[in-house]
Amino acid sequence: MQRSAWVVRGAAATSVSAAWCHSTEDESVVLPQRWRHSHPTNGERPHLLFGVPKKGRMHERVVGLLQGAGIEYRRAERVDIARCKNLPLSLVFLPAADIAKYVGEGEVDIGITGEDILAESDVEVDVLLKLGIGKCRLSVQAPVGKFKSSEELAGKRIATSFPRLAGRHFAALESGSKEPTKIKVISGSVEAACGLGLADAVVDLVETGTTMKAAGLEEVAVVMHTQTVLIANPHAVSAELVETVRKRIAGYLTATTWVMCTYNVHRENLERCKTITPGKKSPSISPLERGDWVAVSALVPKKHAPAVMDELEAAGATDILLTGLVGSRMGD
Ligand SMILES: Nc1ncnc2c1ncn2[C@@H]1O[C@H](COP(=O)(O)OP(=O)(O)OP(=O)(O)O)[C@@H](O)[C@H]1O
Ligand SMILES: O=P(O)(O)OC[C@H]1O[C@H](OP(=O)(O)OP(=O)(O)O)[C@H](O)[C@@H]1O
Repeated sequence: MQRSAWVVRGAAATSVSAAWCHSTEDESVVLPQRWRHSHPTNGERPHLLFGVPKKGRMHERVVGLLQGAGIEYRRAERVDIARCKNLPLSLVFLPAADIAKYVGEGEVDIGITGEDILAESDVEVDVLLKLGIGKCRLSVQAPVGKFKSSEELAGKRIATSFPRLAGRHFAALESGSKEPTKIKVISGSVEAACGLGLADAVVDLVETGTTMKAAGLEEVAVVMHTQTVLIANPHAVSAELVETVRKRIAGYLTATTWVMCTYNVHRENLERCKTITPGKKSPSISPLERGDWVAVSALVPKKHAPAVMDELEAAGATDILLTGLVGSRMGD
């Protein structure tokens, strides 16, 4: 795979492999160039490069996810690459906004980033898993009471960190007679642009809406909903290793978002209870040595578990138990 030199959002990102080769002698630091050019066919083991957000809101949650998935590493202070202790891979700590590009261009094999960033980067990658974190939406926001729709804003001045997505959104709304929409690229505090007179509206992320409201803005339209995803380059050095990582993370997500629910129920109430606990695929049912009674076990989403217990009880189930899952591989 050829290495390229390109500039990433203003940061000097010369050839990644070359830059890493000048990093410290610490034993936790892999020299990627050596690993990079190794390939299963030349007798060396493949070594995966895994891009993870180096700071910001994504970083902490992703570190927790990696720990839960049993991806162990030790990161030396101020070093942006750490070799995994128990898998042939190295974590590369990169700005969240650049990870899609690195994966798309094959500088790293897999990565964790937002769907918003992926869409903005316009790269070809495989989306392996939705991680259920970092959920928010990319929205058109304008000063309260000024504009009712994106159509009214087409042709006006828009500030955003997502020029490609914003440009596409408004281009689709520009009629022949209107001027093209003027997209101004801003890297942070985008919501201040209207107050400063730089823009008529902004396209920015909204989670709770607190920032938007504090800036005197309101949501005019949603460009896209987004969450954090695990992505891979279609030509990653080892499809098998990519699958190992995917399975580990999927297992951790299952273990943290689902609980096992078991209960006993008379056969006459079974159908109703099965609709309450359909499981991930289907519930397991085994006969009890007690007339027409059966024991049922099914996975239920953790956040719905208390309501499920109430409903099961009302439907005639007894001995209802919830069990947390420590680790799991459930054919996700
Ligand atoms: N409330 C939110 N605001 C912005 N991004 C969010 C929010 N919630 C989740 N995200 C996701 O996190 C991504 C940004 O990640 P993060 O904040 O870690 O990166 P960053 O912007 O480079 O960090 P920093 O906070 O240092 O600017 C977004 O692209 C989006 O996918
Ligand atoms: O709806 P909310 O919960 O208020 O979250 C949305 C805000 O969070 C992000 O900004 P961030 O904190 O990353 O700072 P930034 O403006 O420098 O990007 C985003 O750009 C919004 O401004």
